[in-house]
Parts: sequence; structure tokens; C-alpha cells
Amino acid sequence: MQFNLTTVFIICLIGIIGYLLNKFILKPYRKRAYYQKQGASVGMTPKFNPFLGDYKLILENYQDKGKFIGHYARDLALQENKSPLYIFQIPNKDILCFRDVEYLSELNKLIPKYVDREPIDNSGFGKIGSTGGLGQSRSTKEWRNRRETLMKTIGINHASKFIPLFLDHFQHNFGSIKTNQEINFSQVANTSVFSFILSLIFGKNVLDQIGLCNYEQKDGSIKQMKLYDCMMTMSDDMTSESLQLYNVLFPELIDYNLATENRRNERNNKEIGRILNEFIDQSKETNSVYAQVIRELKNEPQQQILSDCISLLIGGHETTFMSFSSAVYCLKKYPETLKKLMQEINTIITENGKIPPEEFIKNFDHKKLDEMEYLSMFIKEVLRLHPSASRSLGYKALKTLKINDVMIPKGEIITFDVIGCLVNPEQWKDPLNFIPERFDPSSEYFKTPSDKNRHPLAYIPFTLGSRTCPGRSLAMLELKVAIVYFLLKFEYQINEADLQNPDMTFSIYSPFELHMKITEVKCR
Ligand code: HEM
Repeated sequence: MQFNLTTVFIICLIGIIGYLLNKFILKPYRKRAYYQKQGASVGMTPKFNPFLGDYKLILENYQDKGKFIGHYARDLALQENKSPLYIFQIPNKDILCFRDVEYLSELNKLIPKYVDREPIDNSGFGKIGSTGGLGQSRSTKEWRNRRETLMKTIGINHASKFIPLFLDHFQHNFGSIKTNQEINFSQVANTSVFSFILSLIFGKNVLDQIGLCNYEQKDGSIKQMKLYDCMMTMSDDMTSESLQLYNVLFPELIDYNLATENRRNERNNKEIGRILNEFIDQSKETNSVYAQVIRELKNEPQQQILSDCISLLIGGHETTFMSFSSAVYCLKKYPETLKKLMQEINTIITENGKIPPEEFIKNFDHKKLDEMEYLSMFIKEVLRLHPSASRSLGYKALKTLKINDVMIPKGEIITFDVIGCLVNPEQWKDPLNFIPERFDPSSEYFKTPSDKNRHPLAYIPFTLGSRTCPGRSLAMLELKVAIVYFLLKFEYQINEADLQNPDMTFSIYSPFELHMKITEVKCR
């Protein structure tokens, strides 16, 4: 018996050691060797760090310099020795990132038949619904049908009908700010965008009608919270959890909720789902996105539509308020840009003093936004230099593929290196300089450094193809309205140290918040 137990123990130990060696050392090295053999088209960090892979650099940067994952991708993209693809090696999950337009173009032709959506990790709000939502599902016929219906309801061609609702939420959160008040802009923008998108999806005043969540705190005690606070706390929790070393080393802990913290996140996720379901069951709302989709897609299960709506909520929240923060930040960092934009607002919006700002805000004429060419270029440049999503969601190679000169094995996880494309020095002149005019065909910056027209895939803040962001039109409109609203209403200051910080940027996983002083409230 004694002997048997010892043998079993030794066999198990050898098994575990073998598993760990394979996972952390053999597999990643094999992957590197595979791509190294294929020549210079696939880049990788010069030295592989056993156990942590490229995550070591990210963690160091995150902790020591206040940098975050997006910076890592940007730094990589700016390296001199550029390759069109690179592998980003994190324990158990190597990801092949595309950053060259020709390769992207080839990849795009293979989506969705041979390359399709694969969630990179299983964490997050996507689990609130019982099934994967819009952003996590494979591109089936049913998915296409659901996506088209949802896009119709978020107003792909006439999103302007949501402007009054949007302004209501902005006025509610920004309206009471006073002259000389110091504000955490990120927080106010976050609340405004979240409450807008939640109302758009589930109905006006949803936040007042929804019940309290029983949120499980880190010490195990339950705190009753409003849905908004619950989701925000959870989002912060999940960001910090995903950077915890144990989750980095063993992503299975997140996938299968094996660590205590992940189990707690899962329980809180379910609680948010319970509150939303409860609300939907008793809601009489008929105009919300959810209600419209339920009416149109009678054969789809209610829980699938709820999951899809949550995809919209998650996809349309952080990305948009972070981009708004970047825009407001850039205006102070680049005063010439602010001057030009104010001139355009004076000429087109307030017609050189003829229309008082408060009157314009009350009767917002969205057609005037279409005339604001500089505003459009400004937002495009903000999304180029500060993309709120530094890379796409995950895709998977469904069979072995050849993309140009690179063989990609079946099962490989693939993403678009959004930030890498947006600062690609072959496509953009002075890629790190903020120049809105680069979107003006008459500007010298409109062309590539070799004086050619830019490739259509050079500009991909929302990515491209059949899985491109379904909220892009809504997002562009929201940003235009939000910026005009903010500039008509406030004068503000951002402290010099923040303006001079070259790493300050606002995007998913960014550790920064935008603080400012409101120096004048120009209208109520
Ligand atoms: C400035 C704002 C936004 C940016 C920069 C942005 C960017 C992106 C990016 C890069 C993706 C990944 C696409 C891919 O994997 O190829 C994405 C997907 C998605 N976005 Fe957005 N987004 C924004 C706003 C919105 C809004 C307002 C909504 C909804 C109302 C939204 C909903 C979604 C959804 C549902 C997906 C998943 C699409 C799919 O897999 O089919 N996004 N977005």
C-alpha cells in the first residue's frame, strides 16, 4: 500500500512537472521555432521569458511606469525592425497579431469562412447572459440576422434620433458642475455614456426603475448597490484580477472560475444578470433596443437577445467615454487644434454669436454637425493616435492557412493590431504627431511618406470586414455631440504635468483618469 501510494504520487508529480514544462517552456519555444523557420515576416520579442513570456514586460511597465497593454503594442509597432505580423506570447495563449495592410487585406478575405470569432478569454460581462453575446458568437446565419436587426435598432443610418436622450444624460451629469470646480472628468463622462447606452438598450429611466444588486465584496460580505455602481466595481475588479500573476500564469483559473476571486466575479455577474432579467420581465418599455429586437426576432430565445444587448452595452461604453476623454485631453495638449475647432463652432454652431449656446443645446440641430469638417478630422485623429481599443477581439484560424508568405496553423488565435496599423510609418507621415489635417485631401499629410494614397485598411480604429464594430456610426455621432456640448458649455484646465506625460492616454486597461478644473461655465 505504502509503495503504491508513493508510486502514484511520483507518477502524478512527473505528470504535473511534464505538463508545466510543456505549457511554459516547450510549447512556446516550439511556436517560436515554427515561425522563425518562416523568415522575417513574423516578429517576436528577441528573448523569450519562460513562464511569463511577453507578459513580463507588460507587468513591469504597468507597475513601474504607469504604462499598460496598449502602450506595449504601440512600442512594438514603432520598433524599427518591423515585421507585418508578430506573435504575442502569453502563458497558454499565443496570439498572432496583424499590423500590415497587405496581410490584413488577405486576412479580411478569409473572414468569416476560414477565420472566425473566438473569444480570447472567457472572463467579463459576456457571461451575464446565458450564452455568448453578439461579440462572442461565431458568424452563423442566426448571428448575422441578429446583428443586422440590432444594428437597425441602434440606428446605423439615423442614429441622430438618439441625440435628445444622449443630451439628457449629459445634462444630468455635467449640468450641475460649477465654475472653479475640480472634477474627475473620466468619472462624469463614464457615468454619462453608461447611463445613456443603458437607457437606449433597456428604456428611458432604466436606472431609476431597476432594483438593487447584492454585490459580494472581497471580504465575502454583501453590499447592496445600484446596477451602475455594481457594474463599475465589477469592471475594476476584473481588470485588476486579469493582471494578477496567478491568472496570468493559469488563464484556466478565469475560464473555469477556479480561483476564489474569479468565482466571486462569476457570482456578481450572475447577480447583474438576475437584476436585468427581473427588470425586463416587469418592464412595459416598447421603444428600447431590447423590446424592438424581441418583437422582430420572435424565434430567438430571450436570453440570447439579452446577451446580445449586453454585448452592445459593454462594447459601447468604455470605448466611447475613453475616446471622449482623449478628445478633451488632446484639445488642451494641442492648443492650435482647440483654436481651430472653436472657430468652426463659432461659425457653424453659434453663427458668430447669433445663436446662444444654451439655445443650440436645447434644440440640437444635428445637421450642422455634418458641416463641421474640422470636427470630423479631429475625432478621426483622436481615434488614430489614442484608439480606445488597441487591438481587435480574438479570431481563430479554422483551418491551416497561407497568408502571403506565412503558414498559419489551424487553431491559431489571431487579432488585428489596431494601434500598430494606426501608427504604421509606411502609411502615416509623422505618425506620432497629432495632425487632424492628415484627413484633409488637400493637406501634404494626406498621402503616405512615399507620396502614395493611403491603403484603405490603414485606418482601422473600429477594425474592418464583417466583424467590424457595429456601433461605429453611433459612436462617431456620440463623440461629435459630446465634444460640441462640452465646448459650448465649459472652459477648462488640465494640469501641465498630465499634458506633458507622453504615456497619458485613455483606453481600455488604461491606468489613467482625466482630472481637470472647470474655469468657467459658459451656459446652463
Ligand atoms: C469610439 C468608440 C468605439 C470604438 C473605438 C470601438 C471599437 C471596436 C473594436 C476595435 C471592435 C473589435 C472588432 C473586431 O474584433 O474586429 C469592436 C467590436 C464591437 N463593438 Fe465597438 N467600438 C466603439 C463603440 C461601440 C459602440 C457605441 C457600440 C454599441 C452601441 C459597440 C459595440 C461593439 C460590439 C457589439 C462589438 C463586437 C462585434 C462583433 O463581434 O461582431 N462599439 N468595437
